[in-house]
Amino acid sequence: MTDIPQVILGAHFPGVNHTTVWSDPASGSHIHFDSFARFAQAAERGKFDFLFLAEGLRLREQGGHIHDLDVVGRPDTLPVLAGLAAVTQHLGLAGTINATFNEPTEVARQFATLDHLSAGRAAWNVVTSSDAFTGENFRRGGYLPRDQRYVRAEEFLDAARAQWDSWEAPAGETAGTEPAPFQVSSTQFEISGQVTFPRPPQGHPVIFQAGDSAAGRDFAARNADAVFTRHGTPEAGRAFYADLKSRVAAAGRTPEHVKVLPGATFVVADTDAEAVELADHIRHQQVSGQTALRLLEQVWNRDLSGYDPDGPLPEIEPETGETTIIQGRARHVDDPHEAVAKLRRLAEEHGYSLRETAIASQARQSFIGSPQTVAHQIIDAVATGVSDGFILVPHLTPSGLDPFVDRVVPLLQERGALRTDYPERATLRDLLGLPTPITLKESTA
Ligand SMILES: Cc1cc2nc3c(=O)[nH]c(=O)nc-3n(C[C@H](O)[C@H](O)[C@H](O)COP(=O)(O)O)c2cc1C
Repeated sequence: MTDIPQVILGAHFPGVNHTTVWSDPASGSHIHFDSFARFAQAAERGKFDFLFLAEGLRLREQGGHIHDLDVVGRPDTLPVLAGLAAVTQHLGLAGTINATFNEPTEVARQFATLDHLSAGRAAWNVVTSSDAFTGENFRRGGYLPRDQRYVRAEEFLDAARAQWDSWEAPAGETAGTEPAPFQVSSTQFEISGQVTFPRPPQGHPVIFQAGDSAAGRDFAARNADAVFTRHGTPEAGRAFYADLKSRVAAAGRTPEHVKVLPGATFVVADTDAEAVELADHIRHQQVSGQTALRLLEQVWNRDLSGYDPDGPLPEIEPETGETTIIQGRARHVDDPHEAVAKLRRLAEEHGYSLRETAIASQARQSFIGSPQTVAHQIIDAVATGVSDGFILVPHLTPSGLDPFVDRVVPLLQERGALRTDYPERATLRDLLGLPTPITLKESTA
């Protein structure tokens, strides 16, 4: 490799999930602020670009019970990020907030505030989650069919932008500092008024998108600065990367201005062999026999509790139609028959049990090895068009980033793939190499 690319690094504070190894004594709270602060400070010590919070608005239920791995819960994203703004100085602060259940005026105000509080470090991951079960927690219930979610999301974002852009700049100045009215008229929103906050330091917070459908990708191509994605192999990553960047070009934007950032796990040890062994142990901690059954129930859409996790995959066919087995955030399975056939091929090829198949099917890129191997794998992935960087998801909170920060980051820095210090007064847009939106209205007064 001759050209060493710059690697973008995000730190994903684990959400409701089966990533965290709860049984490890080092596994700490996902609620107490100390956990968030410690995690964020580790990311900043490692010169990461940003911290990332996912969002779950209702704990998943399966067979009428809350998922045993989710019971720790999830506090609200924006107050957590506001707290983190006070205990970090450079790190970007990215929060997932959905456009289906919220209202643009509130969200625009909250992100503008976060951007001001943090001197230009805010990012908003615009998601569209619309399942009716989650919606029951909200005023309007689980409204919005799948095909209308991105229509609302785009109009929502347009309404937020109209508010961020609404204050006017005095003649000759570049910052909107004079209150001025705004008006939004779209199929979902009829809003007019005047906002109480000046233009955010970044113009607009960095916009993330996460959602893999064609509609989701096109929404990202038109609107996002970065895409949070998920893939299992470098080949799948490259295919996504090429597809997304071509959609960005087709939308008339510059492909380099939309960063593709897959989630990735990592396991670092002294040698490659030790890391492989440790990774195997961690995977078995993450996916117990019970968890394996839960995961496969989501694909089969059937109660599989009578099956032996150490036995073969169920021979019955999946139940098609409405997903009834799991309620709350779940991976959408487009074609259950194809998904089951794929799992059967995987099991057959490797002689896997049900549990081992569930473990192997968890689609997420993993970097496993010595610090040298992991640093090389990451640089190689970015150099060969898998992504522009990664959002790392450790299996322990809050200490899980430490092995990466202490052992891999210095090697990335040595090879010129990662900054050794933050530039003075850099916004998150500056760190990511993104342009600041220029939509200034000049004062007519
Ligand atoms: C990598 C990734 C991360 C996501 N994170 C969240 C999240 O934290 N909260 C949420 O409500 N939805 C999340 N989503 C779900 C998306 O917002 C979206 O609702 C879902 O993927 C369906 O959209 P689609 O039809 O475009 O795939 C995530 C999706 C992906 C691919």
